[in-house]
Amino acid sequence: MVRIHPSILSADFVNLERDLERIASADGVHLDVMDAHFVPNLTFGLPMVQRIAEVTSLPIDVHLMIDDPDTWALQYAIDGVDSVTFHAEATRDAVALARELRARGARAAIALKPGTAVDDVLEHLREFDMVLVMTVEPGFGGQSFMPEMMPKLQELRGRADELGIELALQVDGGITADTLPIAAAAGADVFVAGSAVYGHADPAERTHALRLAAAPQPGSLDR
Ligand SMILES: O=C(CO)[C@@H](O)[C@H](O)COP(=O)(O)O
Ligand SMILES: [Co+2]
Repeated sequence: MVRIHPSILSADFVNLERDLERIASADGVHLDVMDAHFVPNLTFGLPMVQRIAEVTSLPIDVHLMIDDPDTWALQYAIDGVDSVTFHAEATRDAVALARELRARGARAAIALKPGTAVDDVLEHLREFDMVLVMTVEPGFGGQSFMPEMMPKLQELRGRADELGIELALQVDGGITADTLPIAAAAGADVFVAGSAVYGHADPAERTHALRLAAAPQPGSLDR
């Protein structure tokens, strides 16, 4: 099943409740937590995630771009948070952290920066509910999609199919109605979009346009 998760990174933080209402037809909302250490940008932390969880009924997908998620990630497994994603590059023991997140009722997800290979994740694929393949360098919205990340998606989807496990594959960075079908054809099924949704006058219409872009075209060989 295709899922569209707008990222509020490009929303109007002063009118956030309004901007959340504008994406009511989405499948989830993606919250980018950045600490100005793991990535060179600073956004918000737990108090903001807690408040958003109070005002939206959309499942929340937290993307932690922070140092030491082994220490901090569990705090984000609160009511309303569907999945917590931590970066492989920042985590000491990804399997232990994923198990703890699951024990707290959150779906556990691991993210890979563009320069990070899939090998370690492939070895422990059953431990994760979702893998996030970054299609830009994490830190900022509005960057260009990296099609060279597609083999990672193909490899992950292939291994999940071999193992017979349900694995969500998320892509984040430069997703538009043009790039989404490329990622979908490579095996992605959860699509994060910031500027493609909130960089336009009508985020509801853009969310709908992304969903249409994800629908298999007649005659295509899409999954
Ligand atoms: O994690 C990140 C950026 O590091 C994202 O979730 C951005 O919000 C994506 O923005 P666009 O590339 O869609 O504008
Ligand atoms: Co993100």
